[in-house]
Amino acid sequence: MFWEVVRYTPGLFALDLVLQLFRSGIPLIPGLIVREVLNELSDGSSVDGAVDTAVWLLLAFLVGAVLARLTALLFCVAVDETCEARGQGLLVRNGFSRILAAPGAQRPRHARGDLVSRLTGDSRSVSQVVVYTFMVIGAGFQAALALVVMFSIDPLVTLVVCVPMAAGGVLITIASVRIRKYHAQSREAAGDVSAFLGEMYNSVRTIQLGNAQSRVLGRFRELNESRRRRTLKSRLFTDVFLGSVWTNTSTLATGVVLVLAAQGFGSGRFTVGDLALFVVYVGWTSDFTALFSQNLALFKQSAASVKRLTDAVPGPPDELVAHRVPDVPEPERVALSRLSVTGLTHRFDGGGGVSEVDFEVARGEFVVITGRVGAGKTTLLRTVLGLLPRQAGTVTWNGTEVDELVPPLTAYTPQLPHLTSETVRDNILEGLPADRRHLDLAVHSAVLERDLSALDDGLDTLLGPKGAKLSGGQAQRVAAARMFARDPELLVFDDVSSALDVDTERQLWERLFARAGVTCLAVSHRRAAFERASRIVVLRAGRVHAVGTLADLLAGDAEMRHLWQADTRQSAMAQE
Ligand SMILES: Nc1ncnc2c1ncn2[C@@H]1O[C@H](COP(=O)(O)OP(=O)(O)OP(=O)(O)O)[C@@H](O)[C@H]1O
Repeated sequence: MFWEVVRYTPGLFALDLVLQLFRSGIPLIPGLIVREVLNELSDGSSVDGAVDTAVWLLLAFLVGAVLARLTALLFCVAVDETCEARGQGLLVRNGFSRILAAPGAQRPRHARGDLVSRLTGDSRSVSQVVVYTFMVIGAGFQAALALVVMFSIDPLVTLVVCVPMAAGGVLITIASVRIRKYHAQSREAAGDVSAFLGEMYNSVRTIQLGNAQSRVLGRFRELNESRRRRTLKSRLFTDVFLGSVWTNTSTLATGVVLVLAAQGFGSGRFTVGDLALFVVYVGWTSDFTALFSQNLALFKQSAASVKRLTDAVPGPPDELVAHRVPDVPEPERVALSRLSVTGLTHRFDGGGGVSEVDFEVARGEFVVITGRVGAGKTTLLRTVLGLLPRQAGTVTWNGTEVDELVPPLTAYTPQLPHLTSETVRDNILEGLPADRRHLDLAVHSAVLERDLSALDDGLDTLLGPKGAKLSGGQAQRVAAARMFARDPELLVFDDVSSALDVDTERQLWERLFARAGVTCLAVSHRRAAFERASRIVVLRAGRVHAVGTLADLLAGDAEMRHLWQADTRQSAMAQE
């Protein structure tokens, strides 16, 4: 993953590397100058004028080096941030496209808020460690140069400098299980908070109606407190405890080195310049040690983040860092002659669902699925469409087995359609390039024109969160217009008339069947639909109880008569 993130923007990372090396290499020069000048001063051979020139030269070099380093630092920050954002963007884009490309039956395994937290926070953790590694390479280059120079002066003392570096590595390796565990717990707690936030925003009305504001906020505080504690624990362990251990180890080593160097100075092995150079260079090696150890810890943390990402995103892990996102192929339009459902089964854990269902829909037919509450109508439609896994049975389109039914083969209006906060037009088209005539036709078929003229901006009216500006019936018809705009081979409705008055429903079916060659599969318990049906499939306890025309079923099936009379009573009550 690390290398794929680098290879995604190789030019930027190469620039980053050059800048890091440049930034790290520059400060070595003043160290060497200081050493030379001090050595010259201490051997007493220089005359006054020479000293002045040397000091001024030294100052000029120092200022130049500082300015050059500052400039390099500014560029480093800009390039680092860009690299990090590009790396994170790659993971977010791939993660999201994998979620979108997964079959409808594979719902995301995590709550939406948690998914957002994983896609943003955890992918940032991963891209951060890549960028941080480049900083460590820069610091390592600086430390290596410093070590070479110091080694040429005093090999033994230089070896002592390496001790904290090794100690840091050992320490992080020993603590790695805990680093990963605490980081995973802290990210999990952040995910819980985001997931709960998402639920809260989705359920504002329910919370208000239940007068549950204070209880919900209490739970939110609890989750936030848990996040605070877990994040603090992770930070305390990694940044504070381990950080202070390795910083103090390297500071201690610095002290030891300086004492040894000072002894060397006393015995004449070290010059004043050597001592000054050691003071400066040892600081850099200990900076590198701290960075190196921190980066090791970040690596361990990012392993936990990678796991959280791969758990949440379907498909093989390496696709998370794929450079090209494969296009989701749109199914070819194949004119429907016959849809056949054979032995279809989907059982929920609780026992509900449908079993061994057989039925057919031929081109131009209107097949209605009906049954009592909980008979399995919605489950059947969703399993036919491939939105629920098929545990047994097949669905064939003109004899060819299909896993999923989506536009342009089918379009589906669920019982509770999902609308977004965008305009009516955007909700209908959802990015589809459609001309005005096409859109007007969809609006007309969905009996929406009167509702639209009552809205302030007609098709351009913003609907608010989840289409809040619309009534249940209007929302169902906007979703139906979305379906018509796709002009599919087979229209699938789940109880679309449940929130419609009798007249609007009658108009909807009239307009629909005025169009030539319409094929429709609908869940309904309404007379208006029964009367138009080519065939009715009656479900009972998840199984096909009877199939036939309305006349046949009313004559020979008690269950159908019960459903017919139930709707007669409901319609009479609604009219009263
Ligand atoms: N996600 C689920 N998990 C577990 N059981 C479920 C789930 N969805 C539905 N069921 C159960 O499966 C059975 C069929 O439900 P389904 O929604 O398909 O019925 P329906 O005929 O469409 O009902 P309605 O007329 O109320 O829409 C019911 O017993 C229901 O409780």
